[in-house]
Amino acid sequence: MRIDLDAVRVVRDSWSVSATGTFTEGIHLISGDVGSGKTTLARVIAGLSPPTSGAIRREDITHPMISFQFPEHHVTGSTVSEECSSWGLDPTVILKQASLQEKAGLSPLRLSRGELKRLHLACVLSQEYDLLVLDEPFSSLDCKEKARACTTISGRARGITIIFTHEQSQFPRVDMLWEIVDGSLHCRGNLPDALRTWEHAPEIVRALIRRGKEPANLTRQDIREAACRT
Ligand SMILES: Nc1ncnc2c1ncn2[C@@H]1O[C@H](COP(=O)(O)OP(=O)(O)OP(=O)(O)O)[C@@H](O)[C@H]1O
Repeated sequence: MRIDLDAVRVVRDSWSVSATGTFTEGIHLISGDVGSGKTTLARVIAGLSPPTSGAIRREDITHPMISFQFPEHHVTGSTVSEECSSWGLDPTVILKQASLQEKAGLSPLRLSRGELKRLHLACVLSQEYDLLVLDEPFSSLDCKEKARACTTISGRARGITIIFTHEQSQFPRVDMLWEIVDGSLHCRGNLPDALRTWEHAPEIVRALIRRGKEPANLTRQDIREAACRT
């Protein structure tokens, strides 16, 4: 399984984003500022939008999925329960997982944005995909739910998972770090080495590196272990 981006470029008026690189199996984190082109690239990689120029090659990707930043863009069921079924899932299991048992009969659009995101993530993360593109999976979630989503994503054993985010507080285990800087996608490499050149590194990561306590990875446990290292 792999995806090759060969001089991919999306141009809109005076704005553009360019990307060259290869994504293989594992968890890829792509950070970038607001408006840097995360959603644009996410859609191109998932095959939803064509680039203005360049080529994308997908090898052994037969079962792709994109999770949009705004969970309402996924809604097809008229009730929360039907929404789970529309993903081919057992509503009882998903509603328990998302702590939404009491809301089974409501329209999904009557859930709060955070509740709907929780429901959406419970549906999308309970399935296997060759390629899973997650656009801002942590937006609208509170700390507890972000932690839960990170644990689930960290446990993904197969396939290519690509997370686009400007999140600064919580992360899953990451295999390969990328970032969009000045209109281009840059590969910073594998962790932990990539942390040293990561321009979007959260302050806690920068502070740990300055003190010579580089975390092994980005999970809360990795950060805690590095901080407590003597
Ligand atoms: N459909 C569109 N038509 C024209 N311009 C667009 C369209 N969608 C996005 N843009 C522009 O493209 C640029 C990149 O947008 P994009 O949504 O990819 O950024 P982003 O990094 O995902 O932002 P955010 O962090 O806010 O989600 C922005 O300047 C935006 O205004």
